[in-house]
Amino acid sequence: MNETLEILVEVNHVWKSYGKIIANEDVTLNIRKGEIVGLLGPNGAGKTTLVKQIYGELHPSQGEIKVLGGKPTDGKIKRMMGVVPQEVTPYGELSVYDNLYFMAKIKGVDKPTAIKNVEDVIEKLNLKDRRKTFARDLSGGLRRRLLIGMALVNSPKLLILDEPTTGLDPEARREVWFLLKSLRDSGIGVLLTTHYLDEAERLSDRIYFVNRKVIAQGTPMEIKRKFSLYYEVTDITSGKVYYVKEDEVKDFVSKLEGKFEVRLPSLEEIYLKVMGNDS
Ligand SMILES: Nc1ncnc2c1ncn2[C@@H]1O[C@H](COP(=O)(O)OP(=O)(O)OP(=O)(O)O)[C@@H](O)[C@H]1O
Repeated sequence: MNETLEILVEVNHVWKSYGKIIANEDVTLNIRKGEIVGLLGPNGAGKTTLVKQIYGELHPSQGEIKVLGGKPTDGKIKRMMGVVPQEVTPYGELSVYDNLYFMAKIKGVDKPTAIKNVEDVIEKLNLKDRRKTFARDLSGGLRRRLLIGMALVNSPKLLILDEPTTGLDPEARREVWFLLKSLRDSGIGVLLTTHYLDEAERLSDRIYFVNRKVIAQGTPMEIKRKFSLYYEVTDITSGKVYYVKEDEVKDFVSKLEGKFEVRLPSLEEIYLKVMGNDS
């Protein structure tokens, strides 16, 4: 089997309700090794509910979830995952090193491996200068970086992050993107939820738009192509903007004199259109 196609997570026709509230409706999705998958949707769309089922904190009401070939609630499977839930913080009264080390112990990593993994994480996440700093004294960006580090101390095959960049400044957000891409390139599968369309577009290899159910899925480009009726053609000389069907673009621009620019609508424009149609 081609390694790049190895499936880490299979969500099959999953429904999840809280009493009368249906949070997930017949959701099917997958995550492969070495890819970043973005879950996008408005507040209350069921993203957190879905990821909690994938990391074994909640059970589906119906349907099946397989993670790394087993049940996400199985301790052995959990130890192969790294999770950064929404709204968690490291232990403020512990140093960066101790937060990492104790998390490794909580995850059942043996002492020599824990010591080695913590050093690897400190190196990879560039936390060397901060190893003795109390977590409460870190900036928001570094605290988030530490949380990602804490999710990595058991060398997971799958990393799940619920809104990893919410509340961070643009520079810290970019640092997180860079880190997640390098983790992806090292072969880890990454699942993240986000509200940021630009983040999803730049970071994700594949995207699922969800609003209770899956509304659209694919690579950012596939989604754009599928839902774009028109390309935006800007005649730079005159400043005029035209909306042209895909199969007519070539003909159209051949008639323009001077410089022009052709672009698909942004993912944000598509998202608003697709989600707008759904509500
Ligand atoms: N423990 C719970 N008990 C009852 N209802 C819940 C519970 N958790 C979530 N819900 C409801 O389920 C729906 C989905 O919530 P969920 O938190 O999964 O959405 P979300 O997409 O993660 O939202 P956000 O982007 O705001 O974090 C919402 O209507 C929410 O109010």
